[in-house]
Amino acid sequence: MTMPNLDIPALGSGLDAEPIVQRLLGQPGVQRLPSPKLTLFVKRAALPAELCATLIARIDAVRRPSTVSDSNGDASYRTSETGDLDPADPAVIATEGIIAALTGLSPEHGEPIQGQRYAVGQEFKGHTDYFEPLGIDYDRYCGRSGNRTWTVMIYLNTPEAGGATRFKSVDKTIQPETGKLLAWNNRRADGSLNAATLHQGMKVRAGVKYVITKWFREKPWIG
Ligand SMILES: O=C(O)CCC(=O)C(=O)O
Ligand SMILES: [Fe+2]
Repeated sequence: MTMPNLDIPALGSGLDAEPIVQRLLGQPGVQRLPSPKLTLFVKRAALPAELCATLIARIDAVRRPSTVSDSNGDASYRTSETGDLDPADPAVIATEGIIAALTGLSPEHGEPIQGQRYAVGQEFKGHTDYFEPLGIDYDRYCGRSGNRTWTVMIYLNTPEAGGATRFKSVDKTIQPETGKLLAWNNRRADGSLNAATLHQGMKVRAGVKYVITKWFREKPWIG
């Protein structure tokens, strides 16, 4: 297993995006989506395959049907299964270290890593990762730690078919692949919520799909 860089920079919540962008651009193999509307980075093989396999086993041990906050009443909106990972697990600690070293996002601003498993036909329909300020549950979800800033997502396996992540507003579809990391800013340069981050986890057509997601907040995370 690749050891995380222990010299981890802490560059803040990501609300000030520039240090995060510069950190990502300085890492080998990081590619930036060429779009003025969406700040998104991709790095292939960011997690070693062995660590991905360990995380899959951890997700399988705890998974349950996913829920969606700000529910729109459509029960098929997010049909995957979710598993919260144990922050004390050495595999989770190693993953946290890799995310922190790549992005510079300060760990104390991060929610605990969440795992998702999608079987054939399961999906996560179009959504943004930030919470709508006018949403009925805004205070419940954002009252303590503020809204989300950056999303870091890593595919843990390569499904046989389907399961891409599509960003419709910028016409970009990313194919899942073991260890591939996506990081995007949910805000515009001025800090406002960026609707162009609208994305969906497309239906898996064959095989299964596993991902982990880590969301960062304006203020330190208080669960
Ligand atoms: O599974 C995917 O491709 C997207 C997952 C996602 O958008 C999320 O968990 O917020
Ligand atoms: Fe999402």
